[in-house]
Amino acid sequence: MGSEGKPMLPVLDFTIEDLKPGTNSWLSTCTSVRQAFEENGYFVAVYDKASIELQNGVFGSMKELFDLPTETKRRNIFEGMPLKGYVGQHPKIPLHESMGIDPGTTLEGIQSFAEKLWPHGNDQFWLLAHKALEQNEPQLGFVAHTDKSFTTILHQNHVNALMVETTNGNWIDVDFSSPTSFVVMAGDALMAWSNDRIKSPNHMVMMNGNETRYSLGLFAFYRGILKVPEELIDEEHPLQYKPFDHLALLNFTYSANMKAYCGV
Ligand SMILES: O=C(O)CCC(=O)C(=O)O
Ligand SMILES: [Fe+2]
Repeated sequence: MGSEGKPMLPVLDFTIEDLKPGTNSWLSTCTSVRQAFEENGYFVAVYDKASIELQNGVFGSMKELFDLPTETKRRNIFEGMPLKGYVGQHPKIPLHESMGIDPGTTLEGIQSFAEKLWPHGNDQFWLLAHKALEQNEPQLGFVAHTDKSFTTILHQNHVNALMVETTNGNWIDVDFSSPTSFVVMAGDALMAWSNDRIKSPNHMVMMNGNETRYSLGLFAFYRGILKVPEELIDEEHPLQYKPFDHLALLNFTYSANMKAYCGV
């Protein structure tokens, strides 16, 4: 792990210009994003438009949320939505707790979530949370896996713990402790849609230290059937996947991979 010195993390800077679709800078950024996905399956995005006040507010609310009694947190039940529900006290990953809000990008979705947890109101809470608890020795926070999303965007407080497996099989620590760093990662659906040109990276959370880590994840899912575009199929890249229902992938056995789900 990192024996040849500090491993290089692919970093893309989104702070330089206001990226308007169709402009030259937007087009060249699209190319960089595609290359980073094709080469690594993930990258660290540097983005400075989320103020420190906003971030302090979000992480403060996440502490408040996870400090609630377990019975209260369990009021956020799964109800068949892809990532909805509370997960915690799982014997295999005792440090892990997460709270899924679905839909998490609409005001109604977040309001209905907040009303369940704070029937008397809480106008501060607004986004999803994902947390690992304190410990003294390196300990698994979340098992190695690939995401079933199309893409995942992660943000965290100052506590690093995310590890990603590189294409040559080394595990590297991902430093995204800066308030302007976000991890963007390909999920299994992007891997299948891209006809294996992009690989969804294996990753896990390894806690080390005694500080609580709060992380936020935005998991993008497509409601409908995804199909490999014709232009991504050629002699070098014969078709690898049949059209597939993205949401139904979530009901497929968790350990199964994309090839088993919809491989040609
Ligand atoms: O907490 C993190 O940074 C990553 C969590 C994760 O991999 C997941 O929820 O799928
Ligand atoms: Fe993940």
